[in-house]
Amino acid sequence: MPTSKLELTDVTVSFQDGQERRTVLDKLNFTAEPGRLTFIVGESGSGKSTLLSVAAGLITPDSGTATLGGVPVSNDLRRDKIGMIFQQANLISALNVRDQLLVTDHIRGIKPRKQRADELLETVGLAGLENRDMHALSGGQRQRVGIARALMGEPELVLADEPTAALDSSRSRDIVELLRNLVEDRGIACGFVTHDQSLISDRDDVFVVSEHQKAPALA
Ligand SMILES: Nc1ncnc2c1ncn2[C@@H]1O[C@H](COP(=O)(O)OP(=O)(O)OP(=O)(O)O)[C@@H](O)[C@H]1O
Repeated sequence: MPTSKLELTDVTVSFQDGQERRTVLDKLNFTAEPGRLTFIVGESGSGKSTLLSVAAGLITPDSGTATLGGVPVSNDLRRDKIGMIFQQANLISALNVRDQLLVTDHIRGIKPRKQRADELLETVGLAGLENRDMHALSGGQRQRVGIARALMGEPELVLADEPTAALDSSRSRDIVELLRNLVEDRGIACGFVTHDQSLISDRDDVFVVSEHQKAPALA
């Protein structure tokens, strides 16, 4: 079972804003422990999605480091060890439910693992819907496909960017509980951006991104 911790250390990210450079993350320190949901909250524009992008290796910070189990995040690490879940499940409309999962095996250059795909679909409550077209699924069912797809590569880290934003509150809670149980059972670290603090339980960790965060020593 994986037990890798995600650690962002002294991460600074700035973007060009007209003539100026604007600092979005300022010496940010962040940890997501294996086997727990770590909710990332904060005002709109505070840098939550930027934090996730650094954790995924999609943005290289101006300074500071992002590591998973002590290994710097990179494109290879993302492909092999990180699963991503998005607000709109980012599924391919031409593919049926099972093929949404198998396409990730193609991307990894390995033989499609139909049995693993079907087991994961059963785990997320979609047994019997393997051959269904995407347009015939509800929003909650699509997010379950997104979760199953994120688990295809046996990730050590799952990064979720507001995956329940388009769902009603009861479906949102169901999806979060599903993900919580999966990360606990499998020892996966999980960073989960949300605006909805009612999703957070006492089994979870919470990290607040504020506009002026600093390294603890400087705070
Ligand atoms: N590629 C980019 N180029 C320039 N500015 C950017 C870029 N990405 C993000 N920003 C700016 O960085 C700030 C933080 O954006 P980010 O999307 O991380 O915030 P957020 O907390 O996720 O916001 P929201 O809750 O509204 O989704 C915003 O002011 C945004 O405009």
